[in-house]
Amino acid sequence: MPELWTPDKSIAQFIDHTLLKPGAVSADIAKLCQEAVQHQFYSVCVNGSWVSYCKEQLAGSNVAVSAVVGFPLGAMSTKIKAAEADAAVEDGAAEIDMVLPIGALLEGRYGVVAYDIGAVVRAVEGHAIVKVIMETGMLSDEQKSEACRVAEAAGAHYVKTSTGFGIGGATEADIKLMRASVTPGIGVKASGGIRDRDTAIIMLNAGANRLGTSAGIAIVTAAPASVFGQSGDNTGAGPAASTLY
Ligand SMILES: O=C[C@H](O)COP(=O)(O)O
Repeated sequence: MPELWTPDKSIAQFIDHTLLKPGAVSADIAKLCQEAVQHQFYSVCVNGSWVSYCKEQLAGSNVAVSAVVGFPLGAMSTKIKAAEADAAVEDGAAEIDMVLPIGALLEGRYGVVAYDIGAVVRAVEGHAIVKVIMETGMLSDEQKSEACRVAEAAGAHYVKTSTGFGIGGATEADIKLMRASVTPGIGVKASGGIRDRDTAIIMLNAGANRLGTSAGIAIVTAAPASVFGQSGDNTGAGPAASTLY
Protein backbone atom coordinates (compact mmCIF):
# COMPACT_ATOMS: atom_id res chain seq x y z
CA MET A 1 0.00 0.00 0.00
CA PRO A 2 1.48 3.43 -0.89
CA GLU A 3 2.51 5.36 2.19
CA LEU A 4 0.35 8.18 3.53
CA TRP A 5 1.92 11.36 4.83
CA THR A 6 1.82 12.21 8.53
CA PRO A 7 3.25 15.40 10.08
CA ASP A 8 6.32 13.56 11.39
CA LYS A 9 7.38 12.74 7.82
CA SER A 10 9.29 14.88 5.36
CA ILE A 11 7.08 16.29 2.58
CA ALA A 12 10.01 16.03 0.14
CA GLN A 13 9.76 12.24 0.06
CA PHE A 14 6.23 12.59 -1.34
CA ILE A 15 7.20 14.95 -4.16
CA ASP A 16 7.91 14.24 -7.81
CA HIS A 17 10.10 17.27 -8.60
CA THR A 18 8.74 18.22 -12.00
CA LEU A 19 10.02 20.01 -15.09
CA LEU A 20 7.96 19.39 -18.21
CA LYS A 21 8.26 22.70 -20.06
CA PRO A 22 9.11 22.23 -23.73
CA GLY A 23 11.91 24.80 -23.53
CA ALA A 24 13.84 23.09 -20.74
CA VAL A 25 17.55 22.78 -21.56
CA SER A 26 20.25 20.50 -20.16
CA ALA A 27 21.25 23.00 -17.48
CA ASP A 28 17.64 23.18 -16.24
CA ILE A 29 17.37 19.41 -16.07
CA ALA A 30 20.75 19.11 -14.32
CA LYS A 31 19.58 21.68 -11.76
CA LEU A 32 16.32 19.75 -11.25
CA CYS A 33 18.35 16.62 -10.49
CA GLN A 34 20.74 18.44 -8.15
CA GLU A 35 17.79 19.91 -6.25
CA ALA A 36 16.15 16.49 -6.05
CA VAL A 37 19.28 15.00 -4.49
CA GLN A 38 19.79 17.97 -2.16
CA HIS A 39 16.22 17.96 -0.85
CA GLN A 40 15.65 14.21 -1.16
CA PHE A 41 12.60 14.39 -3.39
CA TYR A 42 11.08 11.03 -4.31
CA SER A 43 11.69 11.45 -8.03
CA VAL A 44 12.27 13.88 -10.84
CA CYS A 45 9.43 13.95 -13.38
CA VAL A 46 10.52 14.76 -16.94
CA ASN A 47 9.68 14.27 -20.58
CA GLY A 48 10.98 11.04 -22.11
CA SER A 49 13.89 12.60 -24.00
CA TRP A 50 15.49 13.56 -20.67
CA VAL A 51 15.26 10.21 -18.88
CA SER A 52 18.76 8.90 -19.67
CA TYR A 53 20.31 12.30 -18.89
CA CYS A 54 18.54 12.30 -15.51
CA LYS A 55 19.76 8.78 -14.81
CA GLU A 56 23.33 9.99 -15.39
CA GLN A 57 22.82 13.06 -13.23
CA LEU A 58 21.24 11.00 -10.44
CA ALA A 59 23.79 8.16 -10.48
CA GLY A 60 24.56 7.00 -6.95
CA SER A 61 21.48 8.69 -5.48
CA ASN A 62 18.18 7.15 -4.43
CA VAL A 63 16.10 9.63 -6.45
CA ALA A 64 13.96 7.88 -9.06
CA VAL A 65 13.06 9.09 -12.55
CA SER A 66 9.41 9.44 -13.58
CA ALA A 67 8.66 9.90 -17.28
CA VAL A 68 5.48 11.31 -18.75
CA VAL A 69 3.82 9.42 -21.62
CA GLY A 70 1.15 10.61 -24.03
CA PHE A 71 1.71 14.00 -22.49
CA PRO A 72 -0.05 16.36 -22.15
CA LEU A 73 -3.03 15.59 -24.41
CA GLY A 74 -3.45 11.84 -23.99
CA ALA A 75 -4.69 11.69 -27.55
CA MET A 76 -1.87 9.68 -29.12
CA SER A 77 -2.53 6.11 -30.28
CA THR A 78 -2.31 3.40 -27.66
CA LYS A 79 0.50 1.74 -29.61
CA ILE A 80 2.61 4.88 -29.44
CA LYS A 81 1.95 5.36 -25.72
CA ALA A 82 3.04 1.78 -25.02
CA ALA A 83 6.18 2.22 -27.13
CA GLU A 84 6.93 5.55 -25.44
CA ALA A 85 6.61 3.94 -22.02
CA ASP A 86 8.80 1.03 -23.06
CA ALA A 87 11.51 3.42 -24.31
CA ALA A 88 11.40 5.46 -21.10
CA VAL A 89 11.89 2.32 -19.01
CA GLU A 90 14.76 1.21 -21.24
CA ASP A 91 16.36 4.62 -20.54
CA GLY A 92 15.94 4.17 -16.80
CA ALA A 93 12.48 5.42 -15.77
CA ALA A 94 11.06 3.68 -12.71
CA GLU A 95 7.68 5.37 -12.96
CA ILE A 96 5.45 6.25 -15.92
CA ASP A 97 2.93 9.10 -15.72
CA MET A 98 0.57 8.54 -18.65
CA VAL A 99 -2.37 10.63 -19.81
CA LEU A 100 -5.49 8.58 -20.50
CA PRO A 101 -7.56 9.18 -23.67
CA ILE A 102 -9.71 12.03 -22.37
CA GLY A 103 -12.12 12.15 -25.31
CA ALA A 104 -12.95 8.46 -24.96
CA LEU A 105 -13.55 8.96 -21.23
CA LEU A 106 -15.85 11.93 -21.88
CA GLU A 107 -17.88 9.76 -24.28
CA GLY A 108 -18.12 6.91 -21.78
CA ARG A 109 -16.08 4.59 -23.98
CA TYR A 110 -14.55 2.93 -20.93
CA GLY A 111 -13.35 -0.12 -22.87
CA VAL A 112 -11.12 2.15 -24.96
CA VAL A 113 -9.79 3.85 -21.82
CA ALA A 114 -9.11 0.49 -20.18
CA TYR A 115 -7.35 -0.84 -23.28
CA ASP A 116 -5.13 2.26 -23.49
CA ILE A 117 -4.08 2.08 -19.84
CA GLY A 118 -3.68 -1.70 -19.90
CA ALA A 119 -1.35 -1.53 -22.91
CA VAL A 120 0.98 0.87 -21.09
CA VAL A 121 0.84 -1.22 -17.89
CA ARG A 122 1.73 -4.37 -19.84
CA ALA A 123 4.54 -2.61 -21.73
CA VAL A 124 6.39 -1.84 -18.48
CA GLU A 125 5.12 -4.57 -16.17
CA GLY A 126 7.70 -5.64 -13.60
CA HIS A 127 9.94 -2.69 -14.49
CA ALA A 128 7.98 0.46 -13.68
CA ILE A 129 4.81 1.56 -11.97
CA VAL A 130 2.13 3.43 -13.92
CA LYS A 131 0.32 6.57 -12.81
CA VAL A 132 -2.76 7.56 -14.82
CA ILE A 133 -3.42 11.27 -15.35
CA MET A 134 -7.11 11.98 -15.97
CA GLU A 135 -7.11 15.80 -16.27
CA THR A 136 -9.74 16.28 -13.60
CA GLY A 137 -10.52 19.87 -14.64
CA MET A 138 -12.27 18.50 -17.73
CA LEU A 139 -14.36 15.89 -15.94
CA SER A 140 -17.54 15.58 -13.90
CA ASP A 141 -17.30 13.86 -10.52
CA GLU A 142 -18.88 10.76 -12.01
CA GLN A 143 -16.28 10.71 -14.80
CA LYS A 144 -13.45 11.14 -12.27
CA SER A 145 -14.72 8.20 -10.20
CA GLU A 146 -15.22 6.06 -13.28
CA ALA A 147 -11.71 6.90 -14.52
CA CYS A 148 -10.31 5.79 -11.14
CA ARG A 149 -12.17 2.50 -11.28
CA VAL A 150 -11.15 1.83 -14.89
CA ALA A 151 -7.50 2.70 -14.15
CA GLU A 152 -7.35 0.37 -11.16
CA ALA A 153 -9.00 -2.48 -13.06
CA ALA A 154 -6.52 -1.98 -15.92
CA GLY A 155 -3.58 -2.48 -13.56
CA ALA A 156 -2.50 1.11 -12.84
CA HIS A 157 -0.66 1.77 -9.60
CA TYR A 158 -1.67 5.42 -9.12
CA VAL A 159 -4.41 7.76 -10.29
CA LYS A 160 -3.30 11.34 -10.84
CA THR A 161 -5.26 14.56 -11.22
CA SER A 162 -3.73 16.87 -13.82
CA THR A 163 -0.99 17.56 -16.34
CA GLY A 164 -0.37 21.14 -15.21
CA PHE A 165 -0.89 22.18 -18.85
CA GLY A 166 -4.66 21.84 -19.04
CA ILE A 167 -7.75 23.20 -17.38
CA GLY A 168 -7.52 23.53 -13.60
CA GLY A 169 -5.33 21.53 -11.26
CA ALA A 170 -5.46 19.47 -8.10
CA THR A 171 -8.18 20.25 -5.56
CA GLU A 172 -8.81 18.89 -2.09
CA ALA A 173 -12.29 17.72 -3.13
CA ASP A 174 -10.91 15.79 -6.10
CA ILE A 175 -8.24 14.08 -4.02
CA LYS A 176 -10.90 12.95 -1.54
CA LEU A 177 -13.12 11.73 -4.38
CA MET A 178 -10.27 9.86 -6.06
CA ARG A 179 -9.10 8.31 -2.77
CA ALA A 180 -12.66 7.07 -2.20
CA SER A 181 -12.85 5.68 -5.75
CA VAL A 182 -9.85 3.36 -5.54
CA THR A 183 -8.84 0.66 -3.07
CA PRO A 184 -6.15 1.46 -0.47
CA GLY A 185 -3.55 -0.38 -2.57
CA ILE A 186 -3.73 2.29 -5.26
CA GLY A 187 -1.92 5.59 -4.87
CA VAL A 188 -3.38 9.03 -5.53
CA LYS A 189 -1.12 11.74 -6.96
CA ALA A 190 -2.12 15.40 -6.72
CA SER A 191 -0.63 17.55 -9.47
CA GLY A 192 -1.15 20.82 -11.26
CA GLY A 193 -0.97 24.21 -9.59
CA ILE A 194 0.42 23.08 -6.20
CA ARG A 195 2.58 26.08 -5.44
CA ASP A 196 3.03 26.30 -1.68
CA ARG A 197 3.41 24.28 1.49
CA ASP A 198 -0.14 24.94 2.73
CA THR A 199 -1.63 23.52 -0.45
CA ALA A 200 0.77 20.58 -0.43
CA ILE A 201 -0.29 19.66 3.11
CA ILE A 202 -3.98 20.01 2.24
CA MET A 203 -3.51 17.54 -0.63
CA LEU A 204 -1.60 15.08 1.57
CA ASN A 205 -4.19 15.30 4.33
CA ALA A 206 -6.94 14.69 1.77
CA GLY A 207 -5.34 11.34 0.90
CA ALA A 208 -2.69 12.03 -1.71
CA ASN A 209 0.29 9.68 -1.54
CA ARG A 210 2.35 11.74 -3.97
CA LEU A 211 2.54 15.33 -5.18
CA GLY A 212 3.58 16.36 -8.69
CA THR A 213 4.79 19.94 -8.66
CA SER A 214 7.18 22.32 -10.31
CA ALA A 215 7.27 24.31 -7.06
CA GLY A 216 8.95 21.66 -4.90
CA ILE A 217 11.71 23.98 -3.70
CA ALA A 218 9.23 26.63 -2.49
CA ILE A 219 7.25 23.91 -0.73
CA VAL A 220 10.13 22.31 1.14
CA THR A 221 11.93 25.53 2.02
CA ALA A 222 8.82 27.33 3.34
CA ALA A 223 8.43 27.79 7.06
CA PRO A 224 5.96 25.36 8.64
CA ALA A 225 2.55 26.74 7.79
CA SER A 226 -0.51 27.60 9.81
CA VAL A 227 -2.41 24.62 8.44
CA PHE A 228 0.35 22.17 9.36
CA GLY A 229 -1.27 18.82 9.88
CA GLN A 230 -4.80 20.00 9.29
CA SER A 231 -7.10 21.08 6.50
CA GLY A 232 -7.54 24.82 5.95
CA ASP A 233 -9.44 27.26 3.77
CA ASN A 234 -7.32 26.66 0.72
CA THR A 235 -9.29 23.93 -0.98
CA GLY A 236 -7.72 23.97 -4.37
CA ALA A 237 -4.51 24.53 -6.22
CA GLY A 238 -4.02 27.68 -8.20
CA PRO A 239 -4.21 27.83 -11.95
CA ALA A 240 -1.91 25.50 -13.83
CA ALA A 241 1.39 26.96 -14.98
CA SER A 242 0.36 27.16 -18.60
CA THR A 243 -2.68 26.11 -20.56
CA LEU A 244 -2.33 24.36 -23.88
CA TYR A 245 -5.97 23.49 -24.42
O1 LIG B 1 2.71 16.34 -13.39
C1 LIG B 1 2.93 17.39 -12.83
C2 LIG B 1 2.48 18.68 -13.30
O2 LIG B 1 2.83 18.90 -14.62
C3 LIG B 1 3.03 19.76 -12.45
O3 LIG B 1 2.26 20.89 -12.66
P1 LIG B 1 2.72 22.32 -12.12
O4 LIG B 1 3.78 22.80 -13.08
O5 LIG B 1 1.48 23.13 -12.18
O6 LIG B 1 3.28 22.16 -10.75
